[in-house]
Amino acid sequence: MGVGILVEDLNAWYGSNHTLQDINLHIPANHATALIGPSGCGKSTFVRCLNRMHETNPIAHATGVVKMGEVDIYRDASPVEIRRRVGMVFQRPNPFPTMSIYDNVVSGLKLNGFRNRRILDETVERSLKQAALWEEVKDDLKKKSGASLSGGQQQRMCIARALAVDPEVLLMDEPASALDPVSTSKIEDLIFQLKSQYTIVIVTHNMQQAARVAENTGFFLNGKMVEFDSTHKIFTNPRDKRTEDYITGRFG
Ligand SMILES: Nc1ncnc2c1ncn2[C@@H]1O[C@H](COP(=O)(O)OP(=O)(O)OP(=O)(O)O)[C@@H](O)[C@H]1O
Repeated sequence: MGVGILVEDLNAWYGSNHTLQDINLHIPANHATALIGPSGCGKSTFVRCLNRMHETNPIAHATGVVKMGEVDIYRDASPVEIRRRVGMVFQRPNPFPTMSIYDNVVSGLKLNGFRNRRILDETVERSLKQAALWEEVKDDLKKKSGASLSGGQQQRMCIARALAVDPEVLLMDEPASALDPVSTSKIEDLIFQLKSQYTIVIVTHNMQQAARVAENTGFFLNGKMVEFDSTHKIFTNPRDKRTEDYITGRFG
């Protein structure tokens, strides 16, 4: 099941560039939350702070509190533990090119030392079914490389790979922006189904997409979170003039 995420006074830097400033929000469990805002406003940096990827950049650091359920991810857990609990899907599908579809999906499990063939087989089937890819690839699992799939299939395989380690949170950074409309709609259907089991945070430039998949939406601007509310409220009656200007296309 998903867990709620509580963010308190989160600040992040790249060198002296103060990229995120005093972010506070509560992301509810088992919902999809969309993050919108103009390019460079800090959306990706924010999600990278939620799985401690931000700190892998030597010039980057962050301060503040991020709690996943009861766990303070910067104080109570190692980055490796956190990345097992928090799956991430990126803008461009990033399969391991030399691995089969099967090995791509279980790569995280194998890295964690799982070798039991029956469990690996079951995980591959479960994850690919969750990612709505099973029917398309079930006869080629070990024959085809992950990289030989279409872009949309690769992205669903990467979602299966993220789900295979049984995370509680799924971070998606513009997961459909490199895909055609049919693949995009498959990913949106998936988000809709997966949110009953996982807490989903999705960065998107596509406001219709945010409106379709997410119950709540946060609007970022210049490293600050200007407004966070139900998606309906953000898109129909935002409190802040800057949110209104953005969603009506007056800037960004
Ligand atoms: N690896 C990095 N090194 C230095 N600065 C970075 C790095 N990544 C991002 N930044 C800076 O941090 C700020 C926020 O970038 P970020 O990628 O988080 O924004 P974004 O809202 O996700 O943008 P986009 O919608 O274009 O993906 C920008 O000023 C960017 O130049």
